[in-house]
Amino acid sequence: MTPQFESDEGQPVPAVTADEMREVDRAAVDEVGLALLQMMEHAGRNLAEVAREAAVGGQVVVLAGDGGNGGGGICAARHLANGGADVTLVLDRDPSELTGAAARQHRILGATDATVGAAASAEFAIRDADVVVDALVGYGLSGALRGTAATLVEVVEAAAAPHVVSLDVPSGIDATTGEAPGVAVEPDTTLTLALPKTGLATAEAGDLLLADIGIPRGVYDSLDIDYADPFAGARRVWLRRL
Ligand SMILES: NC(=O)C1=CN([C@@H]2O[C@H](COP(=O)(O)OP(=O)(O)OC[C@H]3O[C@@H](n4cnc5c(N)ncnc54)[C@H](O)[C@@H]3O)[C@@H](O)[C@H]2O)[C@H](O)CC1
Ligand SMILES: [K+]
Repeated sequence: MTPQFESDEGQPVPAVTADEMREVDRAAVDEVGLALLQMMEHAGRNLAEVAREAAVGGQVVVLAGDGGNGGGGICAARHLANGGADVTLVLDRDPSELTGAAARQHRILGATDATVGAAASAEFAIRDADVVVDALVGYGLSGALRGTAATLVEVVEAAAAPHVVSLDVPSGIDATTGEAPGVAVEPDTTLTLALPKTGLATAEAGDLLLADIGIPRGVYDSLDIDYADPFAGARRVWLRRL
């Protein structure tokens, strides 16, 4: 595997396709015993910190889908609310349609002061936001963005003001190829998880941050991924495209 990125300390960081990242996630869970919610908590905490730094006390709108990407976004909304931030969650579907980890994150969020807004009336919240967190779809994208997720992305792209932070890959971008089969978010920053995705080398993904989600090196070793920890004890590092 050819490294396509390096950390700001100059350390090469290999990129993975969506299928390779799915394999990393599978091995982390099935072979090593990490729980999805553990990894998601690190993703959400990192994402909340990045959003909070960019918002400097202003309003944050979190857009979330129902997969692993959305679950990370909902988790970030909780950490933002816990820290006293003005945060609104907008789901791309009715909360009753959430399942698995995203449903669990949504249930926990109910114990915070976060506002939960309807997608149909999200336009004003998005226009007024200082920061929009894009956690609609990650490496699970299949074909052109459709439905409410596509509509929300169009609203974000039409809103000039907010700083946009995408989780893992900009929603609408194919994580492997970097191509957008339809509408896609063009974020200021992409916070990608564990390893950068190959598509981030060419996509309009803004500045790239890599977040540590606690995957031990044995997972990468078992998949023959040439991995050297780039974090050196930090939770996030900036990445440069090579
Ligand atoms: N180790 C890690 O990197 C971890 C990553 N996590 C995050 O999980 C996502 C991948 O999760 P997955 O559930 O497999 O897929 P997504 O959330 O990306 O997408 C599924 C979601 O999206 C909808 N969808 C798919 N295509 C379309 C489309 N064309 N139009 C509209 N909607 C679409 C689909 O219906 C599902 O609802 C990864 O990117 C990380 O962010 C984990 O949180 C932790 C471990
Ligand atoms: K995303």
